[in-house]
Amino acid sequence: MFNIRRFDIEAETAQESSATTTTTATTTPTTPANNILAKLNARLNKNKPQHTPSTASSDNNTSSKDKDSIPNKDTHKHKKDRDATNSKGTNEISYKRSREEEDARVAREEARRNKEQQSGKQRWEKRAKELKDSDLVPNDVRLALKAEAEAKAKAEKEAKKFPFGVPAPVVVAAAPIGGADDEEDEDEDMEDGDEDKDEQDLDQDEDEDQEDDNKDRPVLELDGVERFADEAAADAALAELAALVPLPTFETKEITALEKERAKSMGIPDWLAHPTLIEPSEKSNRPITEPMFGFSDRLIKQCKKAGIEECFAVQTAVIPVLMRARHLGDIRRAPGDLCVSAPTGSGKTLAYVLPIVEILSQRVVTRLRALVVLPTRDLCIQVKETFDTFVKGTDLKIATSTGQNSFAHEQAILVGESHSFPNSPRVLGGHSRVDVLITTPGRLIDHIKSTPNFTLQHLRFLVIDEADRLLNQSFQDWLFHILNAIHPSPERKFLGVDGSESIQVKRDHLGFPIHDAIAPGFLSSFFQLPESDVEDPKALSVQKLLFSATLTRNPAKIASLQLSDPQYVAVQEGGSGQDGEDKAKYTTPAGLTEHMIVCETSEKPLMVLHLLHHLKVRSALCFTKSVESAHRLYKLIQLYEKIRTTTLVASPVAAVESKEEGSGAGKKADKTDKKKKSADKDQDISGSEGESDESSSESEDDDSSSSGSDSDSSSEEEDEDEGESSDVEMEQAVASTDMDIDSTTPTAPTAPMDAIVVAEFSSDLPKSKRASILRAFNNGEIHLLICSDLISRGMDLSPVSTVINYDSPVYMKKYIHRVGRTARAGKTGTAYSLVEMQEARHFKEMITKAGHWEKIGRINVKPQEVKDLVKGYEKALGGLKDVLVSSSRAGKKGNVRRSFK
Ligand SMILES: Nc1ncnc2c1ncn2[C@@H]1O[C@H](COP(=O)(O)OP(=O)(O)OP(=O)(O)O)[C@@H](O)[C@H]1O
Repeated sequence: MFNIRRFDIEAETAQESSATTTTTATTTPTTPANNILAKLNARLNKNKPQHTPSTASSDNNTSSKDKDSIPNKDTHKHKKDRDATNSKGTNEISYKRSREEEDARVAREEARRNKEQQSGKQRWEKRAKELKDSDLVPNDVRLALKAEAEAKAKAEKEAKKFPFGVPAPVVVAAAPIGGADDEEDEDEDMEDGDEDKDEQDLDQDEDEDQEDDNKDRPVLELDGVERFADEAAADAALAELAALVPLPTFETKEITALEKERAKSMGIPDWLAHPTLIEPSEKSNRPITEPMFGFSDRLIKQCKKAGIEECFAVQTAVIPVLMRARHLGDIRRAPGDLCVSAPTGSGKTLAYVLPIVEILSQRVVTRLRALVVLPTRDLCIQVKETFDTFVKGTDLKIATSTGQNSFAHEQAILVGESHSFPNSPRVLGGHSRVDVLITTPGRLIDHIKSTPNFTLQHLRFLVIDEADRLLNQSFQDWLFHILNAIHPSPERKFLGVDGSESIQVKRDHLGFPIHDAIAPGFLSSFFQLPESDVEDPKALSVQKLLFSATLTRNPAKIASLQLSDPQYVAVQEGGSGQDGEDKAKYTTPAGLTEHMIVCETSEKPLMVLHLLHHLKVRSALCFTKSVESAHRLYKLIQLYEKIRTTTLVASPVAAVESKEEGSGAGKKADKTDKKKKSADKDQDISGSEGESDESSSESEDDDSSSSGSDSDSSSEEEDEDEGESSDVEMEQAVASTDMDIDSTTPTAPTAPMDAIVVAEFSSDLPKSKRASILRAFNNGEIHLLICSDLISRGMDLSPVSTVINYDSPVYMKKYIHRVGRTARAGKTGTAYSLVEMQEARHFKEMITKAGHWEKIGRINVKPQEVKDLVKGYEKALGGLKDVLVSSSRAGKKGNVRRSFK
């Protein structure tokens, strides 16, 4: 309706315009409609966007207004002649003139726009559009742009609705248009004409006021264009904002009503129920050189050297957020904490290592500014190696504290010898010889409690990797102690001038306490600070970063971390599982192929042999449910391989048969075994060198938790967490001694060409041995590594192509972490789960509950497929008992192998 009206109005406006713009005294029609239209026209001119980016354009506008105002004056001046000029011919002339006038106005407008194009405003708009079109707009900028676009769209809509800027077109519609000929109309016309003039005068006054104001505004010449200085400054500020490196934006998970209800009933906080989601695909990768990462040339160089060209999805999401707050401390507001859940092998370690290295590399004085807490010492060593790669070229110092070395040795590394004696006077700001400490919780607590001058007050980053794993541990109240140590003590120990402090403090020669830069947040613990209106003026600068592939959503556990302004980032495939949650929790790597083999318990070793000999599985990790189980399987496979290879016959069947025939074969095997033992012994001794300083050792075993495997399949996450609680190394003081050498050494040195090289790995191994086995596996010297769950989490063993769940895990989390040792960093890999008949139902339920069932293929191994392996296997089984007894004796002698659970 308005469109039709608009058309009429336009035509009439043209007429009126022609009537009012002509300078001849003969052509102005004076109908009531024309008067109304004249009024509208005036308003239109008033409501036209009057952007005046430069004096020049402002002049243009002014002159345009002047011109527009002349006809109106004329209209008034020649008002008496209007009746006479209401002829068709005259109207045509005035219409033509009006068009010319309009064309001139459009040309002026065009010229003004061209000038504007040169201006900073135009550049900002262009940049804003570019940003808007890219998906790299920070949320605040995006919101601003959105608001701006909405306002613009609304204005345009309004303009369409009311083309003359009149908010009530009804007035126009209601007005009689043309042909009014009675006296009353004439009077109205006269009155309208007066009103019209008044309004024109008012507009003119406003314009003049504006011009007066503008006179006082300083003008600058920028890029050859004159601009008001304040406008130029505003545009420059906008341009600066646009130049800020934008953060990537990601989808935020839309929470369904069901999920909301569920989260609420479970007490899950909003931020945890509402993660920022990132697709775990290559699309989310970004080149490391992108400005949003803010990496220095040095770091980029190190990354490239390490073969890292792009940041993976989790890194793309996390690094810019961390790099945004590049300060080292002494800030008023701590940066928000971050919880990150991303699949195994997706690159979580670099997501914190790279920004920590980059940010800390600005530091001048060495202080302990980053603490990385991990559940096992093998993981600590692995993460240290990663830090070491990227700190090259800086003087940052990285250390581990895992109990690998003596406590005194670690103290000396952390605070220096002079600060580590029990009676060393305290330096209030503490002392540190390292910038980054990577540690297990038990050992950390020991240092917090017993190392003088060890302090966490300068901490900038607290990383809790494998967070859900660690949060299951209440050992020594480790979290409580850490949180206490990063906050100023509630019992203030003010240092009075009279030295009445309760702690022994290092003092200078004048008797003043040496504080060596107490962290701002801790000052109030030691000194009576002046009263301040500002509450807590110096906030702590520590940022807590939690990482896991299966991050807990247990509200109590999350609450125990005392997170501040937290954000939850989740790398996961889109959507939720049937129950709205579990699928999101358990995303497996895209390149992972999963199978299950249902078999009898007694057939499981045979299935392993089938995978090795028929499916040619190599570079495999085989997880068992306990240290004992790992050891037994290791011995069995080793024996099988010995029987097979000592016959020097390639085929396993032929090997077994020929061994059965030849009575001397067993002796021959024994001889070979002895030779191998001697070679293994040499290897072990050399591997142990340099470790004589050990005073403590891990005591906690690696798995064993799942022994209660008949637990309820509907167990909640909490149960699941509890069920996995024992592979965190807590560094209790337990003596480490020699080992059963034979049982820990891969068969590589004496194995014939086609032998399967098998080794075992568990917490029963001495530390040096663990490292050498991992090295050998990484070098491809071990084909099958039979292990406990000690390395089921976090360990990044690059060559793992296959994971075998020899004992299928009872909990989904454990399954996810185990199978996640393969298909890492975008590679492919295969997982086989050997599921006993009686476990099949539970296994299926567990996998189905996690929305994962359709991903698992079922393999039926027929008896004839393993027929060629049976005889050798039975033979090996026959000899196993003796081997286990002798290895157990050797273990007892060495006082290391624990009694099996
Ligand atoms: N941007 C990258 N480019 C190439 N390789 C990468 C990149 N980021 C990480 N990697 C490699 O991917 C592998 C897995 O990374 P990482 O160990 O950090 O995974 P994760 O997510 O911590 O896994 P898990 O949950 O098992 O601990 C490592 O070998 C690492 O070097």
